[in-house]
Amino acid sequence: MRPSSSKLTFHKMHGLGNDFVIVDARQHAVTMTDELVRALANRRTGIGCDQLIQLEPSQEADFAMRIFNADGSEVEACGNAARCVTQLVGHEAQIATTGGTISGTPDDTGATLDMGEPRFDWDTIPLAYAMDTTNMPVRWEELTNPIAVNIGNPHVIFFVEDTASVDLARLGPIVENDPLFPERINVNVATVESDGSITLRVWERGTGLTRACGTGACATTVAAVRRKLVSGRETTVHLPGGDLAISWEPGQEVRMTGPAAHVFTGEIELDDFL
Ligand SMILES: N[C@@H](CCC[C@H](N)C(=O)O)C(=O)O
Repeated sequence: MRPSSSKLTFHKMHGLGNDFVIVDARQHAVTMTDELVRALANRRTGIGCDQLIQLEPSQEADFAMRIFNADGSEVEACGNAARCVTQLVGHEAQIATTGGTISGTPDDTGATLDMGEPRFDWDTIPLAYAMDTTNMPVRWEELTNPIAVNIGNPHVIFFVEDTASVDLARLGPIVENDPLFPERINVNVATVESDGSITLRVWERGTGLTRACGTGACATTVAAVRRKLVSGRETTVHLPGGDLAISWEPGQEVRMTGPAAHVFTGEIELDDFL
């Protein structure tokens, strides 16, 4: 199926270097296909991005945000993109995603989001079979004993001595595609520092290594609270692209504050990409 118009206006934005092509289809319908997403996301021949984001009308929220990874897969949540679209619309907004509704409040440099409550049951991650998701009895080489959290989308978190020493480009895709994870998974390696902050690197499902992952920072903070490694009241998460402030206490929504930057607005001729 082809998009209904041959010209496509888009916004290029990023949150801590996790970059997006954002298509505002609230007024004019656009049919996005996995083939078109892959073409637009391609950094050599397309516009280039980690995720393509499409805004659409919604019955139950101010608008809906659809999220496509660079490999064309449609997924449920994206924290950095939710900050970007909150900045783009410029007002408080309820954003419907297939992973739940996110509340966004813009500020001078980015946005604060209420990301909803995390889920921990094995079938809500989802895993292929039942196990304790707080101390998973599994390993992939030196990556052992992870914890799984679903914060709209699925994450597995490994607490390690030194995130820089993990060959995440090699191990990330092995874990992501393990049959234990029927919907694949985002792979986080994290270290809790002596001051209570968290250093984090993420291999994103359907995209690969990114400069930052907002849902990864939320899921990792939740995991650290559940393991009693941090209090979670206000945790700074250091990602390769910069810092996010995350807070969570059991029974509450996860809150994230961080920057969002508009790079440019552009227009393409879709026939050039199909
Ligand atoms: N970059 C995002 C997450 C994007 C989706 C993820 N790759 C998935 O497949 O769930 C973020 O900032 O949260």
